[in-house]
Amino acid sequence: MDNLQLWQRYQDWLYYHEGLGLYVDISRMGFDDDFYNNLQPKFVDAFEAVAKLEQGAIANPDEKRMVGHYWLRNVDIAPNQEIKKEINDSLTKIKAFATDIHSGNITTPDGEKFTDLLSIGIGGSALGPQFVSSALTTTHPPLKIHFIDNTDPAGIDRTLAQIGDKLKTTLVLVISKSGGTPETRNGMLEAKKAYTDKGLNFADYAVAITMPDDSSKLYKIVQEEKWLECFAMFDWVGGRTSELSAVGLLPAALEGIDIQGMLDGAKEMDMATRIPDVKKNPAALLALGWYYAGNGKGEKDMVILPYKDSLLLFSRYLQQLVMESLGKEEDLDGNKVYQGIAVYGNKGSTDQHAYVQQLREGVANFFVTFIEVLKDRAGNSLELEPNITSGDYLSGLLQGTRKALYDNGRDSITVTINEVTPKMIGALIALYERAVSIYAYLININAYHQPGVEAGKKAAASILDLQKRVLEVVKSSNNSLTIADIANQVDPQEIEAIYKILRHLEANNRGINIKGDPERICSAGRTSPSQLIVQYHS
Ligand SMILES: O=P(O)(O)OC[C@H]1O[C@H](O)[C@H](O)[C@@H](O)[C@@H]1O
Repeated sequence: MDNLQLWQRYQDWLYYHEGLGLYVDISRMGFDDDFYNNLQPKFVDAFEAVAKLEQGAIANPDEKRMVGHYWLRNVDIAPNQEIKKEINDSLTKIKAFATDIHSGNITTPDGEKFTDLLSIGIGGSALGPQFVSSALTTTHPPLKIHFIDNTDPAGIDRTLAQIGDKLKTTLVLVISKSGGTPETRNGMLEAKKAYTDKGLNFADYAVAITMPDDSSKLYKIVQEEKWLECFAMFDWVGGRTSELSAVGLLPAALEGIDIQGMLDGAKEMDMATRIPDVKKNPAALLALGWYYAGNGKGEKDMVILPYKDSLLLFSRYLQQLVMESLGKEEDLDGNKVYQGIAVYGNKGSTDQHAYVQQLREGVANFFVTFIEVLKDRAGNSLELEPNITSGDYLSGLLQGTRKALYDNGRDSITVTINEVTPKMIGALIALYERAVSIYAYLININAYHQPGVEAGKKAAASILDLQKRVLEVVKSSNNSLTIADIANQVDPQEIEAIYKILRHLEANNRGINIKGDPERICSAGRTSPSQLIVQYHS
């Protein structure tokens, strides 16, 4: 197509939402009218399924759960009075708590105002708060947020070191829907020790967000230790769609972010993405583009390129939302389908100086989504050369990359917003939540469970169990043992895992010494690694 034909295609397919000032352009995805028409029946079914989901159908059949994140921003569509009340009460409580913390109505036991916030959580209990914080926090927020989102001891130390002397004025949020995620528990216990070491009573600083029932171990701890406060997470909100529940709203409110703005933006987007007409529905347009790009089988990766530093974490946030929702072995009828769409990305134009070379010329296994922000900055910009500012460069680089990719047969979508505001962040989150929902129905999979995640968790738990047994054997033996001896006593089939456990313990002063030449383990023909000698010292 020449430039004028492309301009026509652009106009034919451009979606614009007036209230939000948001554009979705799928004109640079190479589908034709036949493709679009052939997909219509699938869209009709998908719109119907999405409508039922919103009305409270069991949209997650495996876990027999309703899927209600849309109700969070429009309580009027919640399926019953009890849920409506839960949502309203939660929002009122969040706003009041944030106001009390900011005003000093709630203080540390010493009467000081809280200055910092330590958020402990992982997956859906971290990615949304991290994305929103990096997108919207001002330079001087009322509380400065820090994150522990892993069980990496060095990472925990680094976060606690950054907080330093301010620990005594740091509020802690422990976020876990299930209340049983080991990484989050570990972060909590490490943080608790840091408080205790400074003579501070952790419970006076600790706030939880979890399901308020017996299924949550965290909830039990909160009650036993009498934590400062506990906010409810609902059974019908999944982790990766929880940003607009207490999980995302509480940290954002504490950081001084306009959470009502986020909710309003999401509500407005939900209205737009409820329209059962692909061309009038921005989420359906995204789903159409994804389906075309990957043949409905995820054959192409989604590269998310926001041309705005504050949106850097959007791709990481979408990675969980898209991949945990769509990456499924079976479809809803039990057929093996191995679905998914891989998501990665960072930001433009930075990535142009890294991997865009491959996008332009290398393996064509992706499509790009450009996120464009029209407004460059709050004030006016310096002209770096006649009539040209830094923002003009950024904008020109986006257009240039879009064109260079198109010229070489690489497809792209462009989502354009006017400014990064709470309302637009809420709208973007809602846009992608719905696009995932619609696309999942197009390909007939359950977007709301994550059975695959369990396998790794179970395997990790059995390694920790193995470690306990290995240490029992090593500690109770008076003699040096070879790795083979230990494996024979614990589980001969697990000799490789046992070797790795011992090597890790040795590196961390845990009383283990391994004698022998570690190089031998990878050099065929030399002494077997199973003959390495293990000694224990207390
Ligand atoms: O909030 P939590 O219950 O601690 O869950 C945190 C995360 O862990 C799990 O592994 C799930 O796969 C994620 O969907 C979830 O967001």
